[in-house]
Amino acid sequence: MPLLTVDRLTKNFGGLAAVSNVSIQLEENELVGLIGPNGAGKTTLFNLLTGVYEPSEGSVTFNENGKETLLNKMKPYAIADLGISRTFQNIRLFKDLTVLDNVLIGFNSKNKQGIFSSVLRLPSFYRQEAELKERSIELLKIFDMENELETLARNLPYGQQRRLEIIRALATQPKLLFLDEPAAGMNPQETAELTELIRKIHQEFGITIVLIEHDMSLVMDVCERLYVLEYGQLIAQGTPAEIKENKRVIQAYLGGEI
Ligand SMILES: Nc1ncnc2c1ncn2[C@@H]1O[C@H](COP(=O)(O)OP(=O)(O)OP(=O)(O)O)[C@@H](O)[C@H]1O
Repeated sequence: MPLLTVDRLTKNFGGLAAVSNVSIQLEENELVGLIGPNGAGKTTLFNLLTGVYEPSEGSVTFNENGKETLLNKMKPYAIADLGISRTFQNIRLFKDLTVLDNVLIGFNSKNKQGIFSSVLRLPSFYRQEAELKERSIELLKIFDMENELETLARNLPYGQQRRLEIIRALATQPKLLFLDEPAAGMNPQETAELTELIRKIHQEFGITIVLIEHDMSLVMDVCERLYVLEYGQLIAQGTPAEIKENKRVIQAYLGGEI
């Protein structure tokens, strides 16, 4: 059974079907792209899969080791607890906290202390704090940010802020990671670094990644499989090579090259 099964999912906003009858499946350890023209419904689909919106129709089922969970009416924090993490189109870091603290927050969200050990500051509280700090530093090292531990997030260059957001999402130890336009606003050098970052996460962490991205060279370069939305509907799916040749997709992009 796939890790995530989306079955005939629909989201209506008044008379507009922002997502209409969409069915997709995500397997373990896949790197999948979700593309489509502006307003096609990509972010709405992410919002449906992460509990920001409740579907109007259809279902979303998460399968972990044979245990199926229907996500339809679950709140974002409960979905995150299951191991589904995301980043947003606009950067959402704790900008006045350090790089290290931003990542620690990710780890803390997954390793919640009991209220007693936290409030009473029991030895177990300090032990876990020290351990999570070490793990945060290890994670930052993997992504070459160990020299920025005490830098305030707001003082990082734009590309590094985006990188930190993804690292923080990884610190929640997801099985499924949604990245919403991670290359938005990046220069070519930053985009190249991001491409390597995504590849590295895919290779080393064994998680499923879904990427919304307008930068076609990035998508075609890293994704194994693509889904294409237009006006809320799924119009194509396939490998990057197949999608490049797909007439319906080329038409959706106004006859332009993709
Ligand atoms: N909360 C909302 N209320 C009403 N309409 C919405 C809402 N969110 C999105 N829409 C509409 O749904 C459609 C799909 O929007 P969405 O942001 O999902 O597209 P997108 O593919 O992510 O676009 P982009 O690539 O420009 O980010 C658009 O017509 C948008 O105006």
